[in-house]
Amino acid sequence: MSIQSLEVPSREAAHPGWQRPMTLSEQILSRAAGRPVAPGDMVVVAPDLVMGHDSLSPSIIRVMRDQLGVDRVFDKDKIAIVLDHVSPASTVGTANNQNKVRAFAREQDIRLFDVGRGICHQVLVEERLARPGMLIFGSDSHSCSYGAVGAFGSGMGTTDIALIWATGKTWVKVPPTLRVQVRGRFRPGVSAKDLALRVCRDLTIAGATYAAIEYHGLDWLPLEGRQTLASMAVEVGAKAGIVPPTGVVAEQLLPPAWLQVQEDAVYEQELVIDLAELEPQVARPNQVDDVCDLSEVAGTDVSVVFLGTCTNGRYEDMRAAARILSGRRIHPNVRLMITPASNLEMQRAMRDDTLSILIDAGATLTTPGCGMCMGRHQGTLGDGDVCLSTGNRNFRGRMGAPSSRIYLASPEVAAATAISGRIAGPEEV
Ligand SMILES: CC(C)[C@H](C(=O)O)[C@@H](O)C(=O)O
Ligand code: SF4
Repeated sequence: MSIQSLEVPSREAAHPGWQRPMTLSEQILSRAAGRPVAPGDMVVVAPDLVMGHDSLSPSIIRVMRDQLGVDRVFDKDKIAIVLDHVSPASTVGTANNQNKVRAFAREQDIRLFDVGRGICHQVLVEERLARPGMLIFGSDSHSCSYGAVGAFGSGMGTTDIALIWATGKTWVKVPPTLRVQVRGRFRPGVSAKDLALRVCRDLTIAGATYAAIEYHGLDWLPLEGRQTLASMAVEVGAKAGIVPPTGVVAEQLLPPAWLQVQEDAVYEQELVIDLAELEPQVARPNQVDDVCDLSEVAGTDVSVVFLGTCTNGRYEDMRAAARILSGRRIHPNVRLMITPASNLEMQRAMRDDTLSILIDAGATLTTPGCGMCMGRHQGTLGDGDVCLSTGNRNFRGRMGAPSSRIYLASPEVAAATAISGRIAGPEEV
């Protein structure tokens, strides 16, 4: 594997004489298209990285081979495959499919992250495969997560990803950009998930359809919080959700010099959120934008609390929960399931007392990966279960039985809820 081969060329090299102020996504798409682009343009682009996971890779391979008649991928170094969605496999069918994907990756010499490594969106960031300025497509709707590092990340279905694996190219309609301007800082007990849910509440599920969101005023927010925020851009219909790779993450992410926030760039819409007024937010079943202040649903009985996912399964999320659960026990009517977003995040939580606090409190720890987020293994919900999840989707039946119900909230609210057996905020336990 060669990280160098994924190096982003300079803006000048890509576009001599490029003058017009652009939003971050316009800059990234211009580079990938090889010419300056504007919203509404239909352009052919060459992505820097293409991700496939266990759920869709078997069919991507089939389409590439059987329908497109292509035997080798365009560039093995620009592809990454992660087995994370139902991993370890829970059925013979899943196991066989994963074996086919393993064999394909070996044959094509594609890097593959196997069982237990973690969720695709977390792994690509940790491996520094996803980097600022890149254009990244993945076989997963939450590929917008790569916006956390200042990349344009977007999800695509089987056929589109197969086409990229075969040719190295795809087309995209350049989205307009919607600016989310954040002011102030979080109050105690409030975190990035509350901001992400507030964005869903204000914009609604279709409010940013086919737009790129840019989040400003967050130079102080560490990478983990940016991942939480960017991962939920798709829940308001956005094509991408980008946090400028500036401020506290700049040294960590080393953005290319050509990627700059340009003050005169044109934004289609602006949403302003004042963190000083933001309370813990909760999404009610069964829509991600049915969001209310915690006080409106406090006291609702739950049977399961799930701490995990690409939105909130990292060390900082486990740490936030451990701070509240330290020396406490979960409610006897509650199962607290914890699925770290990756094995590295799990190890961070092992190095201090985070994991032992959570397990002492009564949590069940599962293999790093997607876990029960999609209801396919490791804690599938049964009829009548009510789950408070730190995930990003609460559609009917997503985590199991159609009659189960899912509330979405922050790790802080998840920990307090696990203690009280009812939806609660950290100050109530
Ligand atoms: C299985 C996969 C295609 C799906 C997605 O696209 O997002 C999943 O990750 C999800 O979160 O619903
Ligand atoms: S953790 Fe959940 S939301 Fe994230 S990629 Fe996996 S299934 Fe999708």
